[in-house]
Amino acid sequence: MTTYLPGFANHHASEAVAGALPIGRNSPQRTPFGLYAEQLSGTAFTAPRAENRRSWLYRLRPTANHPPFRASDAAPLLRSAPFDEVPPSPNRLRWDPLPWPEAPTDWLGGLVSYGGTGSVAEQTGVGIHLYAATQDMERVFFSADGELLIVPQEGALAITTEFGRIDVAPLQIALIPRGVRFRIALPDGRARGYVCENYGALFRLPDLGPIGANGLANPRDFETPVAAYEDSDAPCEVVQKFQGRLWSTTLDHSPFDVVAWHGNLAPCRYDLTRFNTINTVSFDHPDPSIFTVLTSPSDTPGTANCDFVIFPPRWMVAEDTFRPPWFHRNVMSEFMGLITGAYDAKEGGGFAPGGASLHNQMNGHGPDQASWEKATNADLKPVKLTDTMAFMFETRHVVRPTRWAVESPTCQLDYDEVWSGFAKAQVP
Ligand SMILES: O=C(O)Cc1cc(O)ccc1O
Ligand SMILES: [Fe+2]
Repeated sequence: MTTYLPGFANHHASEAVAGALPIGRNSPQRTPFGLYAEQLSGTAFTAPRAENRRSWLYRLRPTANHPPFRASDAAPLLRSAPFDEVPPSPNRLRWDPLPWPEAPTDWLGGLVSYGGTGSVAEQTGVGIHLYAATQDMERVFFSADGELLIVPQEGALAITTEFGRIDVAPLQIALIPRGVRFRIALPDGRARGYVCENYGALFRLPDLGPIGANGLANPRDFETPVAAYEDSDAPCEVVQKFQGRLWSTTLDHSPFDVVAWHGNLAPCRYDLTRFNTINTVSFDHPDPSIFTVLTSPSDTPGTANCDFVIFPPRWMVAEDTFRPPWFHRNVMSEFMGLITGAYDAKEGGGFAPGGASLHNQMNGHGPDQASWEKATNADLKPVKLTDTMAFMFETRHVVRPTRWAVESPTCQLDYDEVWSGFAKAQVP
């Protein structure tokens, strides 16, 4: 069982062997046990202190000790920005759950890109991927292009990282910084979920404004693993994603050889059921930004490169209010997934756990007909919305789908129909 250190982006210090961490300096002339000191930077050296993220790792061998990387096809359906395989579509898109692969497939090989935004070269935007995996990873992976927000939908993930071991299951998330190497095993034999590969500014907790000092995702509920290492001289394949392409090399040792580390850049996990959900106690359905777990800002204040937003179980008490999401057209673009249960804007079905939808910039969407009928006629007593967890990656940039996403048989060609049958309003 792993021990975790509490807090979001805290300055932690952890050693798997007593005395492995240098005291009072980062890079002494001789480190304890002859470990190799290495700085891992997640922000520029000169980023303002409040933004600055880096850690110091003390390892059995320097990371630099590796043969050349060669082009790899480790994940045939993984794509990267710029997403220009097909024209970006104004159409509302929705997908059935990602099918399980027929051949044994590990987490990396099971990644399927649905779309994304921005440019890895410019360090803006996101890649949006789903995974369906049936086999433990033997190889090790890292993305040099962005941090990875992993949202399990079915099946637990046991994630070995350079910083220690993270266990997550559906209703939890994992956040793995850019460049951090990891390997995923599947304790349940198979696993499916969603990934936001964030090329932009690191995810952080949103400001709370008038909400005050507490609420939404509370910092202490983010958990970072303590140092743990493998002392293995067996060959180990490492695959990296670099400027959109995969590259592979084989080390003569395990890359999980970090005996101690300290700093504020490290992988972490978060339990979505700990989200302190805040909502109206009077009237009207608030904007979904009230449900933001993490935000990656862009250069324009309040206009995110990507917000990670959840729709958790909650009491619905609003008076004289259409309670589900309203009809809307948004300057931001919305990619949604469903972890469990049903979503209150899609009573008519079709948005299943493991499925996804995309509502791009300025294109109308909202409750389907069944949700609209139900909510318009509901007796507005307090109702607890239970057994549900949807989420959204909301971004200032239009999400450009991949060819796979628009050509896959999972893409629902009749999605528009969910909004086609509304009776015309009668003005006297
Ligand atoms: O489109 C959606 O279902 C996501 C969404 C939810 C909500 O409560 C308000 C706006 C919004 O875009
Ligand atoms: Fe929306």
